[in-house]
Amino acid sequence: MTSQIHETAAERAFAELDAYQALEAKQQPVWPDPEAVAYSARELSSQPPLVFAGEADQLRDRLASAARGEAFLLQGGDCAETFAAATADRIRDRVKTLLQMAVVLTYGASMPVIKVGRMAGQFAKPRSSNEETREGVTLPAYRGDLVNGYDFTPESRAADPARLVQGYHVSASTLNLIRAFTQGGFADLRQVHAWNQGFVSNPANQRYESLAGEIDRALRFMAACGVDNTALTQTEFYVSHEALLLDYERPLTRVDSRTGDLYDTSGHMLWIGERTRDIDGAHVEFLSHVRNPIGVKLGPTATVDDALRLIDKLDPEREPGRLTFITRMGAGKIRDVLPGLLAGVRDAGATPLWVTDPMHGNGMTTATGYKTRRFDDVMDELRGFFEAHREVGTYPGGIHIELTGDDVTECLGGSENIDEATLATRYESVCDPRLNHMQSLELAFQVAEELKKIS
Ligand SMILES: O=C[C@H](O)[C@H](O)COP(=O)(O)O
Ligand SMILES: C=C(OP(=O)(O)O)C(=O)O
Ligand SMILES: [Mn+2]
Repeated sequence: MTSQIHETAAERAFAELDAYQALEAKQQPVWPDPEAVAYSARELSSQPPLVFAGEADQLRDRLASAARGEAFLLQGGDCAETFAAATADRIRDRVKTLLQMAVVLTYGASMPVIKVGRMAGQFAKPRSSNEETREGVTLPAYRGDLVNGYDFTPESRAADPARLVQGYHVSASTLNLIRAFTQGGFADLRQVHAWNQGFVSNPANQRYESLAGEIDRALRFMAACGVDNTALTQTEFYVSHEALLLDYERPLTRVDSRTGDLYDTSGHMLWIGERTRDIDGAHVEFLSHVRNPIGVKLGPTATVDDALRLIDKLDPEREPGRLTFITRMGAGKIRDVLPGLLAGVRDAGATPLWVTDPMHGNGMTTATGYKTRRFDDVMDELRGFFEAHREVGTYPGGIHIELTGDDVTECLGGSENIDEATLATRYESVCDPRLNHMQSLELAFQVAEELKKIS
């Protein structure tokens, strides 16, 4: 009898969720064989959740404190993860980079830093064009490893629904390693020096070393005073991705047995991209029905009205930590556009978490065809973000960055002074250019300076 009632409630919840199927879903692949998509969906539905509802709730609580100005969000990782790069070393180096950045920020701001990877599911990409042409040959654009392959051949570029299931398994093994690293002693703050090992020595590294030395001394001081440091042996680390591919997100959406609510168990936090945030579109409808913390990217054309309608749809209860706006305006526009948006939302009585993505508004393509960004533009947008919040009196609650722990040459500038000619030496991104390890640390030091001005 009880299970009968429960089943009905679950069915009702899924029926409400499935309202998205009648709406336009932008940026979806054209799958050649609908039967094969249905097969993958059944396969995904039968797999265990990747994350648990309680973890998503905990992240929502943490984000609520960031929205109140009591914590800071560090969200980062690849533009597009790939199955091939989901190796122990590459995952470890990205986690180490985020841990190092978090230490720099925590120490600078004297406040908790919430660590969220663009990891374990960041496999689907929206594209400006459905096709790519190279030397007269036109093929479908690469849409992320969850859809097709990066190699420029007809076979590789065909959308293959078996990739949905493969993506789940790669996410599971990535998340397993992240959990091992962050809970099994590797993220112990007493390892603060060890996280720097293995990276090429450079000025940002050296600056980090001296900060790590200060932290070490502080920890030894605390231990000598008899303070129990065991809380420092583990760290909370969450995973997030753009919830773009609804054929992946829907089968991983489950009923929380504690509450009967729906959670998208593919990641702790999911975000909606700039290209799919239409208020009447499928993505907004879908995510309005799951309880995870949700992000929405807002580009330079976003109006106060857009933001308020998104709040009403995605966060009608105005629950702290539920909604994060990730602004990506471009260095040249942020100072003009962001203050009005912040003020309009504040005046409507809403308090979302405001985060800056200083990457996506600053893209450019070199004459030789490399997608890149100038480190100086990224830093300029970051400063503009802090300025806008200072002007309006709202809280700049976090950063969202495309980065890698590898020593790649994808973004111009930084103190290594990567120039256009150097881009070719180690350009590995399959989508957007990422900050390398050193540029990521440099950025963290500069954000810490901005945060010091607030605290
Ligand atoms: O990551 C973001 C988008 O997928 C990317 O910026 C789109 O790039 P494109 O203009 O090369 O398609
Ligand atoms: C596609 C992305 O960003 P946006 O939606 O802001 O363009 C991204 O974060 O990789
Ligand atoms: Mn990107």
